[in-house]
This record gives sequence, C-alpha cells and structure tokens, in this order.
Amino acid sequence: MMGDRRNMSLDFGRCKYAVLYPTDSGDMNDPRFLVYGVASVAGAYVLVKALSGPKLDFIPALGSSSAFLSYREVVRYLFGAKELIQEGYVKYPNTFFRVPGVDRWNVMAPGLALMEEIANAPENELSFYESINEFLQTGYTAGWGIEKDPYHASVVRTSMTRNLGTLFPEVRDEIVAAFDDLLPVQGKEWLTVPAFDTMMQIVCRTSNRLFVGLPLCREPDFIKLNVEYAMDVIMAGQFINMLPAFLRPTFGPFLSPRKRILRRASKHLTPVVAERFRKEAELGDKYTDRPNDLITWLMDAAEGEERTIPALVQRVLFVNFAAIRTSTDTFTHMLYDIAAYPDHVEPLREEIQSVVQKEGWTRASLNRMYKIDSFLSESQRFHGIGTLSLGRKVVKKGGYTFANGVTLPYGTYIHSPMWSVHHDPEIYPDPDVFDGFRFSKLMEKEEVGSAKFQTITTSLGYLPFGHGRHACPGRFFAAVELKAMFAHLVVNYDVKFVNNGQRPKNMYMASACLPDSSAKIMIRKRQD
Ligand code: HEM
Repeated sequence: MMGDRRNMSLDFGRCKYAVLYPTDSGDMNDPRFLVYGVASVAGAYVLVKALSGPKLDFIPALGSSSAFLSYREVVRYLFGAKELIQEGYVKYPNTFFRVPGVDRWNVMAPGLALMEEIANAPENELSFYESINEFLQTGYTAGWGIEKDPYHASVVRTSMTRNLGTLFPEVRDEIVAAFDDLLPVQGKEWLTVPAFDTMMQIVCRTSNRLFVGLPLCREPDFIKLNVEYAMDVIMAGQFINMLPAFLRPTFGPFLSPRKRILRRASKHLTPVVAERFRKEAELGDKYTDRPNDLITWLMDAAEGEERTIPALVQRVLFVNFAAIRTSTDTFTHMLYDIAAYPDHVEPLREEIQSVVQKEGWTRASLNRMYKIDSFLSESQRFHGIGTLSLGRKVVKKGGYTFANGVTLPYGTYIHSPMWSVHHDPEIYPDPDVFDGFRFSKLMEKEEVGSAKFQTITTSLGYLPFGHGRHACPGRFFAAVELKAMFAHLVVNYDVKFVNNGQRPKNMYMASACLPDSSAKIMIRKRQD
C-alpha cells in the first residue's frame, strides 16, 4: 500500500511515483533536501546532455534556452508538465518549441500539419521504437529479443483483435468473477477499498483470461508478479536512463526487475508452454484442440530464437506490461469520474439495460452502448494517461525535414502535446467541462454509432492511443475490456468517494498523468 504522500516515501520498491510535498522540518530528512537534490542533479544532467545532444538553438525554448539555466523548467516539467506545455501551446500554436526533460530537450510539435507528418512518417526516419525502447530501456527491462523483434504488436493487432467476439463470453465471465471476488459487497453495506490496487487486480485477471486462460489468470502469484512488473518496468527504465551509456551494461541488469520476474513467471508458464510444444511435436496437424489464447497466437507468429519457451514467457510478460498499467490507469480515471459526476449514472444504466434486455452481453451488444463508449472517450480526453503522445526520435541521418522546411537534427526527441490538443476550445467546445456524453451526442448528430467518434478511432484531435503507423494495436481489446468492466460496474454497483469527498487529484509526473493510486473508494450493491 502506498504511504501517506506527506511522508515523502518515494516507495521505489513498488514504484508508485509518490509526489514530493515539502514539510516544515529542518533536518536532513526534510524533503526539501530531496527536492533540491533532484533539481541539482536534473540541472547538471541537462547541462551535460544538452551540450552533447543535437543542436536545437534555432527552436524556441520554454524558460531559458541555456541548458544550465533551464533547470527551473526541468523541475516544472517533472512536476507540472501539463501547465508548462500548455504555455508553449498557446505561445507557439503551429511551430516547434522545446522543453527541457531531465536529460534532454523534448521538442513539441503542435498543430495538425506537424502531427500528421509525425504520425505517418516512416519508422526509419522518425522512429517510434527507438524512442520507446530508450524510454523503457527495453533491452534491459524486457530483453533484447523484444527490442529486436516486436512481432507481438502484429499478434495483438491481428489474432487478438480477430478473436475478441468469440472470446467475449470468457472476458465477461472473468469480469463478473473478479468483481465478485474483489468487491465482496453485502446487502446495503458500503465497502471501502483501495481504488487503484483493486482495479489493477481486476484488469490483470480479465486481461489474462484472454492471454493465458483459466486457471492461471486467477493464480494469485501470477497476478501479483504481472502487477509488479507493470509497475516496475517504467521506473527501472528511468533509473537506467540516468546512467551514462558505458555503465549500463554493468548496472542495467541489476536495476532491472526482468530476471527476477522472469524466474517467477517461468514457474507458472513454462509447464504450460512446454506442454503445447510437446503436443505439437506429437500430434502435428492433428493437434486441433489448441487453446485459443495469446500463448498460441504468439507460438504461431514467433520465429527462430523467439520460438523458445523462455522467449515466449518473456513475450507474455511484455504484453501484460503493455496492457495492464495503461488499462488500469484509464479505468481508475473512469471510476473516479463516475463518482465525481453521478448525474451520468441513470442515462448509462438505461442504455445498458435496454441493450442487454434485447441482446444479452455480447461484443456486438457492447458495440451498441454508445454512452458507455462516449464516457470512456471523454475520460481519456479529460485526463488521459499522459500529457504527450506520438513520441518519436529522429533517426534519419542528416535530420528529418518537415514540410514547413524545418530540419530537426538526428537524435532529436519529438512529441505532440496531447493534453493541450484535448483541451483546445477550437477542437472541443467547453474543453474544461467533463461531459461523459460529449462523443455520443456527436454520434447522434452525425449518425448513431458513427465510428468517427468511437474510442477506437484515433485522429489528430483524439490521441490517447496515438495515431497513424504505431497507433496502439491493443486498443480494440482495451476498449472491449474497459467498456465491459465499466458497464458491469455501473449497472450493478453504486460508488462514492470516502466522506463524500472530491475526486482525488491526478498526479502529474513528467509526461505521465496518474490517477491517485492511494485513494479509497466506497462501493455497494446497487440500491433501487
Ligand atoms: C487504455 C489502454 C491503453 C492505452 C491508453 C494505450 C496507449 C498506447 C499508446 C499511446 C501507444 C503508442 C502509440 C503511438 O505513439 O502512436 C501504444 C502502443 C502499443 N500498445 Fe497500447 N494502450 C492501451 C492498451 C493496450 C493493450 C491492452 C495492449 C495489448 C493487449 C497494448 C499494446 C500495445 C503495443 C504492443 C504497442 C506498440 C505498438 C507498435 O509496436 O507499433 N496496449 N499504446
């Protein structure tokens, strides 16, 4: 459990990204020492890295353009990226600007034209993989095989998405069972539970029903290790990134949770994968009752060294990582939003009940719950799981020249200011008002159920899943899972904040927007 935020615990073991709140004490435990320490290290880093990084003096900088003097903006970026980037978005609506991260300049590309170019640029010119692999230090945190051959992305895009209709009854079954197990509400009693941790368990179980099936998806240690891995990879990546490149091969493996988690995961997964290889060898084409799950889809697509037991175990872990944290953050935001905006509950219940009465719980019926879809889209628009999207690194030798004539040098990191786009009044009227039915109203205007306004449809104005070449391939599954969970929650439970309080504040940490992971929520069986 994450401690009180005022106690300054960074809780790195569980990587909960606690925020720094100075207290009034004057001793060495005073958190201000840590804040100043972080600021000094950050400043030194910017100085060293910016001097050795690509020359970007021609791009306007927020704050000082001097690497050293920009440390104030580094701290602002670390703890208030949203406001900092919004400043740039207003000042430079259609041209590049840069903000200092801890160890590099990040170039922001606002405006539809620039974002469109980024979303569609070839991988060998503006690289998604180089950007994400450096951020996560994938080689150390998930293995070099994943970095070299990210074939799981096409497995998720194709086999997983194709099977969502067939496997929906299983997903739904797991949702019902997980809610029953983790939220043992009785009669009229309110139950108080830690919101984030509980939702993470439910997401992890539901996702793994599709990934590895029963009984493993309910095995407590398997759930626990996947949750831990999902939390630890990003933090380990950040620590490894702080090391100079020459120290990474020595210290990277120690800082990474990979081997420890892989050992634990192997205990559960190795016998399962080994049995499938055995049957495949024994029965060949007659092995027709292969389980329809992620393990099988990966086995079908993997080649060479990737088609071995340890590599497949690692791959299942990595897909879990990609799925769990993103979906849990999103679902926790939705949970807080429904408690914060209870006027949405009745219209949502009416929609769910009318669809389910006619068609039951199927993927097709879920597709007709437009208000549920809209609520998910609005929650992602309003909060999102980050302030930035479309992260890319310029990998074209000689730099990448945009249609506006600006050439960004090799090695430049680019992003689009997602939060600012999602709160731009030119794109979304009254952007600071949460309207869970914003998107379903647009659908009604155009054509009921219009795909244009559904959560799985990415666009330059709607970026939670990215856009273009690398748009999240897991979004079709994520949307099914999150909508099915949310519909189940709304139709069966009442929720409210403890002491009828306010929505817990989001935590902005560098480019991440995290729902408060320490807050509790009260829940009871729906009372009519
Ligand atoms: C609400 C939940 C999710 C969110 C918000 C999300 C968001 C994203 C984003 C922003 C990207 C990068 C897109 C870009 O830069 O253009 C991405 C990529 C990716 N996501 Fe998701 N994701 C979610 C759920 C999932 C799930 C459930 C899976 C797997 C089952 C998944 C698998 C992936 C993979 C494999 C990539 C890399 C794509 C590639 O290699 O081209 N994601 N996701």
